[in-house]
Amino acid sequence: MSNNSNNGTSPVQEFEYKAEMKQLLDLIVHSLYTHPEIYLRELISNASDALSKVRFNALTDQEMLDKEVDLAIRITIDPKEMTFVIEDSGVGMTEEELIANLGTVAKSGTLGFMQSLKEQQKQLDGNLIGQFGVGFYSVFMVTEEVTVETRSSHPGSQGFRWRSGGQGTYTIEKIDKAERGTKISFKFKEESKEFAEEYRVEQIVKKYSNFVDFPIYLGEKQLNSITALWQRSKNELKDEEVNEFYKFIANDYQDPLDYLPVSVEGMVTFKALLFLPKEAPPEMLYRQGELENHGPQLYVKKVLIQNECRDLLPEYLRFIAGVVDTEDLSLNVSREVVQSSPVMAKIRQILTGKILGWFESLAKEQPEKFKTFYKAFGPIIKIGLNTDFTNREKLIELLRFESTKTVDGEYVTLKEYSERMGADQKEIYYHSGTSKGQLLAHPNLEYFQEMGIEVLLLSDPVDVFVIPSIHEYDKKPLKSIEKADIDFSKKNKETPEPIAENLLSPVLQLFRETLGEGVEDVIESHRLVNSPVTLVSGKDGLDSQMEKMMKMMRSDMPAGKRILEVNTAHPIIRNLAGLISADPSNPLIVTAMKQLYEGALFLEGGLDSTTGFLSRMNELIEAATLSR
Ligand SMILES: Nc1ncnc2c1ncn2[C@@H]1O[C@H](COP(=O)(O)OP(=O)(O)OP(=O)(O)O)[C@@H](O)[C@H]1O
Repeated sequence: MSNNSNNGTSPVQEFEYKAEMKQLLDLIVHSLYTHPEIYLRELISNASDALSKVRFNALTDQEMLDKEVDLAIRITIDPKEMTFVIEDSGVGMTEEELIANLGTVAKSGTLGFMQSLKEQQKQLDGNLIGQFGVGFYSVFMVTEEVTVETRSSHPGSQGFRWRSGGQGTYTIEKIDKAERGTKISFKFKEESKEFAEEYRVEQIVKKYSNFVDFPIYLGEKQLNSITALWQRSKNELKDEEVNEFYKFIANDYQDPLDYLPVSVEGMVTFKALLFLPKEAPPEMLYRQGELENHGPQLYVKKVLIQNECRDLLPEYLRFIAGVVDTEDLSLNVSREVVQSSPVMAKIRQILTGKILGWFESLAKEQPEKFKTFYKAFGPIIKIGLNTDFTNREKLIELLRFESTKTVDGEYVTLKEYSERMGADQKEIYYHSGTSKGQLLAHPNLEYFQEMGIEVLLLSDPVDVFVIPSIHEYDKKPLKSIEKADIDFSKKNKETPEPIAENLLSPVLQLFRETLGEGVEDVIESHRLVNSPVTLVSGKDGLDSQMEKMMKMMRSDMPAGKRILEVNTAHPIIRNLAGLISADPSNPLIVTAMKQLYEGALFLEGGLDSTTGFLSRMNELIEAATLSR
């Protein structure tokens, strides 16, 4: 930091950007952006945020500077001089705020993320930029030096001028500024001079900022149309306009999948316009707690009170974007009051009902849309089954499953399953694993396939936590086909003659001795058709997929013991019985038994090391290829 003199009146202080900031600026200016025009969107968005804050603070702050000043954004351009000025009457910044906001990167991890984008040679287009909290710096795409003059709305505040060429340093000096707010000015680079043309500014504002809540003037002309779309009735809404509005508020580049206007009068009065995005942002699915920070915007009598209001929707619905505007809260509510207000609780309850009804009617009337929605957000709404007990029944009806009877891309509901299952089937069966393909190959399915009994195939990782908790549907218990206590007594066709008891029991006994503590028991199977052995869980044991998921969360969790079931009609088992009666000490027997067990483990992804498995396999191949 060094001090220069400024005509002898007030010192100009020079500051260095933090190292991280320098790299970031370099990335922004030199490689990442494809649409320099978005600098204008970012500046307008900052001005609009600053105005929203002022409007909000004005509700309680009697001392605020320039209370009567119009809330507006004013742009001035000079095409000949290639200059640009944008001015707002927002909250402005104190000196500390200037340093904190325009000298550092707000969000941690931003730089790393941007660098990785660069390494992947991805371009940071306008759709991504808003998410990084670096919007202001996009201005360095179109200019070489920026001047920010600002004065905070706090009473007794002082004006400051911030200036930077985006090259590692910036300066700050005190100035006289008559009114609160911020004025940003610069001269365009030669290659960006188009942005000093009136038609271009107008075009960009219409494209990105049409729904900004404050008037945007270019000279005398207002460029945007401020309309509270959510105040209109359904038949006054045009899809095109609504879609544009969605993109604006949700920062999405795609149209929404669907939207729902809501108007409620009675115990509480509110209007809402809600949107289903087409896709779930990946972080929403995989980062725990991400949903917590989302929510629609809360307005009170058309004044924005909170941007991502968490209290309007239960967590499992917070992927829904939109606006809720009520008259039943006072304008000067604090965040704490919003949170605990009975009005909010009522709004949340009504909205949740409306939204679930919306999903239900999508499912009935627009099944393709519903499918897209379910694919994107199914894993999220399932969380509701364990958290929203009031709406559990409705959520259960929304569930969709792949099954042994659905073709790829089609799904079955519990209702359909229950209606089409045979009269003598008493239980609803499911099988959980990592993919439909892997599930279909599992020996535990053999009996069900042979008997034509439908089995739900659960491959969404969330399923093991929520589906078993349903317990029953339409009085029919839901049951994992891995359980040992399933009735397999019905058979379709003549089963091969089982091996005699005196031959079978030594086989089972030797299996038990060989596998020892590794299994809970070894028993004769009634479910297998083509495979020699399979693993199942005891009556009270965990489903294997469930166990795997729990282990991922708690590595010290002891592995539950499984039961090995043996298909006594299978040639391998018969051969083993023969070998045992000829010579029980033949080493091939133990090798084969271990191999069968580990093969079954392998199939369900439970084999931790393949070393023994492979060396045994070679041993067996060697024995099989021995010339006789
Ligand atoms: N016109 C303005 N009036 C008051 N404060 C401003 C103004 N412009 C920027 N700021 C302050 O500077 C900060 C940094 O702005 P920047 O655009 O870089 O990021 P952001 O607005 O926080 O995030 P994003 O770009 O994602 O909206 C803002 O958060 C705000 O506090």
